[in-house]
Amino acid sequence: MKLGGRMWWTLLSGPRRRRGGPLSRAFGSQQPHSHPTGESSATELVRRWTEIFEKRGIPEAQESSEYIVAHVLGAKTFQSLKPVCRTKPLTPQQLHDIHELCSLRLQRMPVQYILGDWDFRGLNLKMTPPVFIPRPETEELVEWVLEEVAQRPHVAGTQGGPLILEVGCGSGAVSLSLLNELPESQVIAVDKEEAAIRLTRDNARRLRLQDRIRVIPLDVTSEGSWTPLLPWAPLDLVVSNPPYVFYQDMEQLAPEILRYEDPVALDGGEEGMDVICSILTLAPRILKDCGIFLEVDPRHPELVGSWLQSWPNPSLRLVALRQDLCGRPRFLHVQKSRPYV
Ligand SMILES: C[S@@+](CC[C@H](N)C(=O)[O-])C[C@H]1O[C@@H](n2cnc3c(N)ncnc32)[C@H](O)[C@@H]1O
Repeated sequence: MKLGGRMWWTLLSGPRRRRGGPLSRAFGSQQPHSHPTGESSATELVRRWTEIFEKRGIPEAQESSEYIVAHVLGAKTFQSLKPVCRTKPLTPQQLHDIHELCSLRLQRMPVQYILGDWDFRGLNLKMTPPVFIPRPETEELVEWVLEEVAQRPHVAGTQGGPLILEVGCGSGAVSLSLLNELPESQVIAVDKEEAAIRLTRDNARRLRLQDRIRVIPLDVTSEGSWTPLLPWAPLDLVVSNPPYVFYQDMEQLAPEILRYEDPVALDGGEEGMDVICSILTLAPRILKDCGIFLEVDPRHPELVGSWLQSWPNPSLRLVALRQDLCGRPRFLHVQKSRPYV
């Protein structure tokens, strides 16, 4: 499935059917590069690699081959290539590059890592394994935060815009989109993984948003970890797409995820709540009234509701729930009922 010309590849799409065999079979005799003539066109290469991907059970076979061929030809999408570029013979170098990249796809490397960049809410972000690849549904989480900020003109930090904390910034997709779409805002982005910290900083510099973001290495589940954030309090809101996969569901994830993405970005513990609970426990100390926006598993609204009810500190309420494009309850707004003191 595609959305806006980009691959529609969600975390919760579940296990994918796996055909084909072990990786060693990925380099079979029927590969397009065995054509040494250099006479193959882009269209022909897409057709042949699509066929190979389909035979080997590679998900999104056509999209994968189109993105790779387009990338080697210097375009973002196959559809954006001029007709003449699609039909003229490719050079031996282009054929070689396509073969190399398609071979990575046969090993189930996600297209986003193969290309090295990906778009999120119109921002082009560098992607490097094993940092979590932003998913399309997370664009909806950002949208919700933007709507909320628009409805609360009083939400403003010292610079005139909201001061936002993102927990688990990964590539920086959420933080940088918010900075981009809220020109007065400032963001503190934290992540426990050094690779994520580096990539968020790198993406911030590439997008010239580095002056409004502080990227801090921090494990929100460790004792006293929020102390470095206290000088920033009070913050206007907290946003997070935390690791929320139930531990027992981890092995069901697609090979693309299991082989290439950092399990720390996905594994939320027994009920997927480990990082969620840390956020809910600690955020009230540094938050004003606007609240916490979370992306979660469809089972979490109920679990979070019960957790909040059983929690001795009644200052947080689950005030709203939103569904993703597939109609699953996936986004939570938890609000502070008492003002920051
Ligand atoms: C699902 S990814 C989300 C990344 C990014 N926000 C996005 O939506 O694309 C979760 C992120 O949380 C980070 N993370 C996991 N456990 C953490 C913890 N205890 N403290 C801080 N960050 C954590 C992971 O390293 C990962 O980058």
